[in-house]
Amino acid sequence: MPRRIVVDSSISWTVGLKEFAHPAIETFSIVGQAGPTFFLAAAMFGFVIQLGSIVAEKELKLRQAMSIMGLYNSAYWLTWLTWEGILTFVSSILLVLFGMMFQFNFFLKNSFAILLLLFFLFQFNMVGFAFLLSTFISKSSSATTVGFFIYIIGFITQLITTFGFPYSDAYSKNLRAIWSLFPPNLFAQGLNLLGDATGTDQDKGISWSSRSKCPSADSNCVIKMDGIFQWLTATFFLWFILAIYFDNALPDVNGVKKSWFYFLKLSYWTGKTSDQVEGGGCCSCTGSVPPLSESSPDDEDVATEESLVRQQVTENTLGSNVAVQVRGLLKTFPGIRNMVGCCKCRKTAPHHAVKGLWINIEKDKLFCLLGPNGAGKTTTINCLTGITPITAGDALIYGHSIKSTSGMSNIRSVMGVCPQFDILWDALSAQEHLYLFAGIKGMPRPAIKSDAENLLSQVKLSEAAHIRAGSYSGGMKRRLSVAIALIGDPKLVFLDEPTTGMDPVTRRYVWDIIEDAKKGRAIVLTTHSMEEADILSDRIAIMARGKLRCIGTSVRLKSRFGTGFVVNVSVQKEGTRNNFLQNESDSMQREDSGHQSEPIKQFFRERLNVEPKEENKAYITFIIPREKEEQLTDFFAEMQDREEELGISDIQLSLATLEEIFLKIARQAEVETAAADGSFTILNLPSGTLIQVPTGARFVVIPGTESEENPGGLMVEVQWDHDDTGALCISGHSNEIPVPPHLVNTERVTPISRNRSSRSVRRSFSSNVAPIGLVIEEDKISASNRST
Ligand SMILES: Nc1ncnc2c1ncn2[C@@H]1O[C@H](COP(=O)(O)OP(=O)(O)OP(=O)(O)O)[C@@H](O)[C@H]1O
Repeated sequence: MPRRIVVDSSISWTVGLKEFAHPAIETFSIVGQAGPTFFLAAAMFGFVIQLGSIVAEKELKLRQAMSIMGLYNSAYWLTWLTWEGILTFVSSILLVLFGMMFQFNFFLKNSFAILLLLFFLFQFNMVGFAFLLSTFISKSSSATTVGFFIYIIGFITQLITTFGFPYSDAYSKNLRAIWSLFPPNLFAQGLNLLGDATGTDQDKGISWSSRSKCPSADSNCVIKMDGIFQWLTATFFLWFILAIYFDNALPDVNGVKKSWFYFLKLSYWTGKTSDQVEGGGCCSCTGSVPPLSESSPDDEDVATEESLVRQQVTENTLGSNVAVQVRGLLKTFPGIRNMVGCCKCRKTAPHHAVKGLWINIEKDKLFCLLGPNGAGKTTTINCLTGITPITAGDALIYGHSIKSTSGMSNIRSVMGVCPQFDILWDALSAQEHLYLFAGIKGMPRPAIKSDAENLLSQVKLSEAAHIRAGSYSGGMKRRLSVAIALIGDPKLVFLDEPTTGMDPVTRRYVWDIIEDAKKGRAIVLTTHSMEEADILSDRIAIMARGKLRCIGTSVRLKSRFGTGFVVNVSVQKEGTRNNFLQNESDSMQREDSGHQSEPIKQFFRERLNVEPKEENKAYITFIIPREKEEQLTDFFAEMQDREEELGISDIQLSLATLEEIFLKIARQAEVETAAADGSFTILNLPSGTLIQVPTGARFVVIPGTESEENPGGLMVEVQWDHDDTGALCISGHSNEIPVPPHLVNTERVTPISRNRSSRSVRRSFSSNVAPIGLVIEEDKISASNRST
């Protein structure tokens, strides 16, 4: 029997023209017959959009943000399914009603239930297919390309299907089974059967009871309508189960995945331990991780903290005021074998990002984690928030272990996170974001509105509450992220560089919010602003190269690690001092300024042996070393008594800045690492001389500059800074100055490291580049020898 083609629009249009002579009816016919084709196009288009949306949610880490705030994976997939199910159902009903409204045989003669079920199951099958594909794609741009490719393939294969391939006895069962795995093919075959059943005036269409029969007595169909329904249902479940499996087994946006057989492990079902591991690159294998040897901390406060936590672990006790107990947290990113070219794998070295942290973080306090780029702060936060699996150790958050899946879900219900980069939906307003996350946290409806309004006014977003977040400035987005972290009254809040990109005024607003937020909760803050850390923190820990370098209050760190006390002395104006020369010109004062401050400098020199660090006509700054602390009481008493005589109008005493301490500790860590690695940096002197400086070394002797006049040769003080990757780089250097006479015969450090043999140093010396500068240890150089 000749097959009536209802799927391909161009052919069905021709058929329609033959059947209906009246022009108006012709138009209806065209629309009616082509309806299923348009439906297929619309369904495929919906598939492309849906695939793009799921992948975009993954790519932009929106899904991760929701799961950190407590969204279960099952709830995530079920939400998508419910939403897509409703859309699919409504569009299927509308299409069938539309066809019936225009009185087309295809829609009138075939059963309403059969038509609805076919359209619905096909679309729903495509939803499952999109879920499955989304697990393999990580970029939304790739998702769109893949989606359109499948769209085109779908059109071609459904066209082939309308010509009878492979649903006839001429083809094997296996071929039919494979062909039926692609949803548009089954849909096209369903349309064929329905079209066949309404081809002539005598045909009665397919009723619900005749769904398991061939459309007409003479047709020899190998698949019937109920077979198509069964296939579409079964393959939907297949796609959906595979989607959930690959969603767990393939690396997520952070490279984290479960093992391939995770579902066979009891722990997966009981939630006792988390089965997450770091995923591989494009080659399936990851490199092995060399064990990290335990080393005791160099700093006494870090050692005390560590032994306190260890003791609590041994005694299995947790202080009542402890919100987070980090127990030897270790994170190593394994080396990854990446594909080079078409078929070669190259392995990157494993990286120990966090090397055993032992810390207690207290309730009602703000704990600040500082460190240069790459120190391991974000990795620590990612481990504590469950984004990244830990390599060893553990952490208890309000008594729940981060290692267990069930523990993590308890933790998520009491945790708020402001990630380093804003994770927001461009299309949602600030209010909608807060409503969404409050809903995920399970807040009762009446409380959501008032809590959201309150937070929006605190972060000064009330006026922009209904504007789409996509049009916000960077600072507004950051404030919204802070508000999201605080919604639902979490007992633990992680703020990863929350004020980045904010202007000074807004930053102060946010500081006030953070300060108020301390009550009743623990806050963990990371920041690059030392001012922020100083103002907000109750306790500060500085990390570098994955290790804790110091811990304590701001004052404790300043007094332990600061170079000393900073004294700012304001110099009296000449006129004020002598009660005359009121109208003396500024220029005369300027000429005289050196003379005016001389008695003050003399006083500091005689009593404490310190020289000014900075000086101008209004004030002089001195740094008094910590070892002179005992003399300070008498010194300041005498200075106050002699204020008038010395010409002092004001004295300000402060400890060293946190920034100074931060730089010192970060530099020490870099120097340690550089010494261990034996790394050198080239210093280009103004004379054109190049020397190799051991990375991080401060005082370096220039080789070959010894002379009769300067028997010790010349030296430079090198200034170091951190580049964008956190590595040390030379930011400047002093003039070349003679090596102080008392150091001429002292020992200088030869920069040969554990990892670098003297032979290799000699080779680098002799072969091409510059000679290596010997290092003079810092404590051998007095303040007067320093250039800064
Ligand atoms: N997924 C990863 N794979 C391999 N190495 C990683 C990965 N994530 C981070 N690292 C490395 O771990 C180290 C610590 O990174 P982390 O992001 O924790 O530093 P940070 O202190 O937060 O720095 P920043 O201030 O720049 O945010 C870095 O050397 C980084 O390159």
